[in-house]
Amino acid sequence: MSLTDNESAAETLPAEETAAHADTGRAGLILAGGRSERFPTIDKALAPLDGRPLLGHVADALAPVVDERVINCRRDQQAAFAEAVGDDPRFAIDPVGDRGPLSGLRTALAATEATYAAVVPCDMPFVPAGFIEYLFGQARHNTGAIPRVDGRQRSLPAVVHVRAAAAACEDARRHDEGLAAFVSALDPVVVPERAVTAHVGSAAFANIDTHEDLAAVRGEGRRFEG
Ligand SMILES: Nc1nc2c(ncn2[C@@H]2O[C@H](COP(=O)(O)OP(=O)(O)OP(=O)(O)O)[C@@H](O)[C@H]2O)c(=O)[nH]1
Ligand SMILES: [Mg+2]
Repeated sequence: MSLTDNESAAETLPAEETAAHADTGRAGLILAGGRSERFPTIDKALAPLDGRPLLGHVADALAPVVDERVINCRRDQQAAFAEAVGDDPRFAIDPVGDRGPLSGLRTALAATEATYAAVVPCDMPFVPAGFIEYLFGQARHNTGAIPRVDGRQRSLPAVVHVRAAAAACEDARRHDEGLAAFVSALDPVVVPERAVTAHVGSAAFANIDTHEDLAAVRGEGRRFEG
């Protein structure tokens, strides 16, 4: 078959069959639809750390390394979150709230056209932009990348291929399972601990569940730049 024949054959095939999907950029998905039950009195996403709400720290870390940021939450959280972040993120609102983090992730994934997405929970304020960038690099040509920290593989933060992750969400949900099942269905690259610690200390992965957790990290600042 001549080159010309090839070209005309390609023209008649649907785009999906002729080429890999075009890269449509990077998203940053922030999971923030939980009830913060271990953090009484306020939504932990809004809890201040060094003068900025936790959610703001996560949004700031994502800003330099993604094309768009999407916050997943319930409708009743949206106005306060928009004000807290301040620079016009998009929202992916759970159609039904309180269905767990995997359900929130599914909502967030459906809200972006990006090829790859970083997924960070609102309560992980010290993950540096440089490390998220590194995870994007590790995820390239794979279904995603997650770090091994302190001897165990973490579900989050993650960088995921959006289409592969949406399919893995469906697999995990079909079996009524959570984030760990999602990760095993996705089968991402697990970045070895030695490679992770070459970029950041394990304190970068501190997550805030209680007022005590927050008190313990107050004043740490953003000293985990990677
Ligand atoms: N959309 C959505 N996100 C959730 C839900 N539950 C937890 N998350 C998010 O998943 C991440 C990890 O969850 P947790 O650390 O347990 O947060 P949480 O559920 O708000 O806190 P607790 O009530 O103390 O368990 C956080 O970013 C939460 O906002 C939910 O039912 N829906
Ligand atoms: Mg919870």
